[in-house]
Amino acid sequence: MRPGCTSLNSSDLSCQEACSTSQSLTSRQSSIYCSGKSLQHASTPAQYIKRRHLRLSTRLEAKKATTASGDVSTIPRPKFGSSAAPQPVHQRQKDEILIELKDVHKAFGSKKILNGVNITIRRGEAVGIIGGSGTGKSTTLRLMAGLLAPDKGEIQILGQTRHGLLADDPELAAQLKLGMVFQNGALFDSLSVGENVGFQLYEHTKMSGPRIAVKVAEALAAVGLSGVEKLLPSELSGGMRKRVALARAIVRDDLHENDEQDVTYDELAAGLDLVAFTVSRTSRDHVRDRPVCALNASNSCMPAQVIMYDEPTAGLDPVASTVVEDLMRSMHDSPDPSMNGSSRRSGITSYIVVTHQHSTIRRAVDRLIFLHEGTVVWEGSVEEFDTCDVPIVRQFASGSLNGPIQYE
Ligand SMILES: Nc1ncnc2c1ncn2[C@@H]1O[C@H](COP(=O)(O)OP(=O)(O)OP(=O)(O)O)[C@@H](O)[C@H]1O
Repeated sequence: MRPGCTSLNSSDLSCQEACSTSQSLTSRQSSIYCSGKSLQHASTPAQYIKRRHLRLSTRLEAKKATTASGDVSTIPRPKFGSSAAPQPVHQRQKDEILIELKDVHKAFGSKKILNGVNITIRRGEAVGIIGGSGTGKSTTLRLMAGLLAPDKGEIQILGQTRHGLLADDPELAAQLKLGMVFQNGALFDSLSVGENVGFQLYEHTKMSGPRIAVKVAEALAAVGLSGVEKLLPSELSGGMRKRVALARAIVRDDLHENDEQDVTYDELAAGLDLVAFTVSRTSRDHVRDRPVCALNASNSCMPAQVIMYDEPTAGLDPVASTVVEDLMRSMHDSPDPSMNGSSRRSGITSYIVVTHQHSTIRRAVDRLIFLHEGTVVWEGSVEEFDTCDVPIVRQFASGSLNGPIQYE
């Protein structure tokens, strides 16, 4: 998967309209443009990102200055109303289908990549997508995320058909938050590690600068990278960049723990690897009326969230891989009986990971989907992966040169 863009969607209607006028853009470019107001003024993605970086740096400086003096009133801060009464709990079915691909086909030019893929992602699942190189795993992830549209077939989100890109369907986007961790971390090169990790807190919360610094330090410590706040991404190894990306995800999660769900993420954010959008006030109110809502511990109605990881442990040493795999697990919600059927507070209900790493398959995944030559050729649990006698699975598991997977 390509690095860079991250904004899967925006619930901002003006943004949607502007996006729909960007006909000449690729889907990836469109989604970059969808992530902020600058889209009307930038004629290329590069220009947009450059301006975005400039704007971000200015805002970060302003935030630091104002929080130092105790004045945060100048920071633009979209906010939901806080007076909404808790909504009734709708018990989610354990086997609720969050995402479904039905007979999905995708080609790039004359090159057919997917030839009728059927995949179902249910609430609570940790799903791995495996298969040979170039077989369409990242493409499948991008289709599920709504960064690509299928040529043929259907993609359903919470039982409703998504037409085109996710950015074209704000109502659906409001009901299922999707995040994506790209292969290379996609950090802002012009921002320090600390600013990258704290980006969302600087941009979307009322936290003071010193408080954010503490949160950033905690997140970096959790991924084994204490003390690197002042470094630039270019000064990090590939593995460190991945861990910084994970640290940023943890900081984001921390927003919920601090009961700051009144924050919107609609401008989140070109260049970020973990893409999360929450909903505008309107669409959030809309979501509240629907049975897809659950009650979390703070009595707020939160849509389900699915995170998609594209090879999160590629290139990492075994210990760093374990750190990342355990982080993925620990950020994943599991149903908590003491919370009336709802889940723990991170809000991440399911995740999907494209991986070649056996350690990741065993440590971070429950169910595997095997793609080969554009279709799903096998599905099963990790235990079945180890014991089944399907030739392609055995070849993949053993790394043998003999079998259905052939490289010329
Ligand atoms: N935007 C694109 N334009 C043209 N071809 C593309 C595009 N994206 C992917 N491809 C092609 O589609 C095929 C599948 O790519 P994809 O990244 O989905 O494979 P993959 O299974 O994730 O591979 P790997 O395991 O090597 O990362 C490749 O041949 C790739 O070159």
